[in-house]
Amino acid sequence: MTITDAHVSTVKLPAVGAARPATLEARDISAWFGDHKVLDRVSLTMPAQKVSALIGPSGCGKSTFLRILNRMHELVGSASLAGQVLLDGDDIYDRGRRITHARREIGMVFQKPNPFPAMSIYDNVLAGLKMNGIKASRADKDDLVEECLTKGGLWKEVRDRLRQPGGALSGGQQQRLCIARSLAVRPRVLLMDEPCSALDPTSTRRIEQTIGELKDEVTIVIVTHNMQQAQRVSDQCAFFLAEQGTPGVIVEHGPTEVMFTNPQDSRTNDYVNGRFG
Ligand SMILES: Nc1ncnc2c1ncn2[C@@H]1O[C@H](COP(=O)(O)OP(=O)(O)OP(=O)(O)O)[C@@H](O)[C@H]1O
Repeated sequence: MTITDAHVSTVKLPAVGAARPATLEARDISAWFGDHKVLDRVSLTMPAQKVSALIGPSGCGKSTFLRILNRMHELVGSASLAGQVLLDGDDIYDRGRRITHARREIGMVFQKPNPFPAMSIYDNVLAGLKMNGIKASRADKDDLVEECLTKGGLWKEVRDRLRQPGGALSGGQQQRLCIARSLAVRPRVLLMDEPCSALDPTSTRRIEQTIGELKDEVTIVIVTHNMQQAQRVSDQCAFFLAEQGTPGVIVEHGPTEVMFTNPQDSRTNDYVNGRFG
């Protein structure tokens, strides 16, 4: 985001319950870094109020696909793409649409927790408001901080130390703080790129519980290498594969239970049963 983008508009904070989870639909997405094609005509519908897991071996394009879903791919100088990403039917890449709008409606949580370490827990939660030019009263901010930390599963642990720095929290708590921060702008979709890979098993289960609690209000798309996690948290799975230097494609997608118990493609079967990747 540029300074100009951040200050062109002043937006009011949407009321509690105002954000509706949206269906995200990727149509024929291809992606390149320079002349290296890494995705080839990938299409996937990620329904509202569901958790969609993107699985597949390293390097098959899952993170690239995820970053295309909220226009982060274009931050890389050599990156290009083709295709459409529809948020409840509206293409986020339409010329008239601002990049900041897409990123506000479609939030992202990264592999490594990235709170602002010196900023207080309270201000960390509200950081996205300032960046998006969203105005709120002090009372609304207090309510929002409590609401988002509660949804992130962190409120009870930090309610008495909201002025302490975000960097003083444990890794798992920092990741839940990042989830709370992304929720504060009331996104309609939340993208999560291996959100538990840097966390211990207890913190991982806590985040998984949070994902389950959130899905009624925000559509979730998660990249994970952990097959048990995909089974525990997702409603549908998409299996990505890039064979022998070819660009990544979706081999198969469907309800998680079917993908793990009765996949149609033998490569899916091999992957979910740990035979490669
Ligand atoms: N910034 C970049 N510049 C150039 N090539 C990139 C860049 N990011 C990713 N790639 C390439 O794009 C391809 C897909 O990478 P991507 O990270 O999307 O795969 P992935 O399935 O998410 O992998 P992993 O599971 O290891 O995170 C790889 O060949 C990778 O080397």
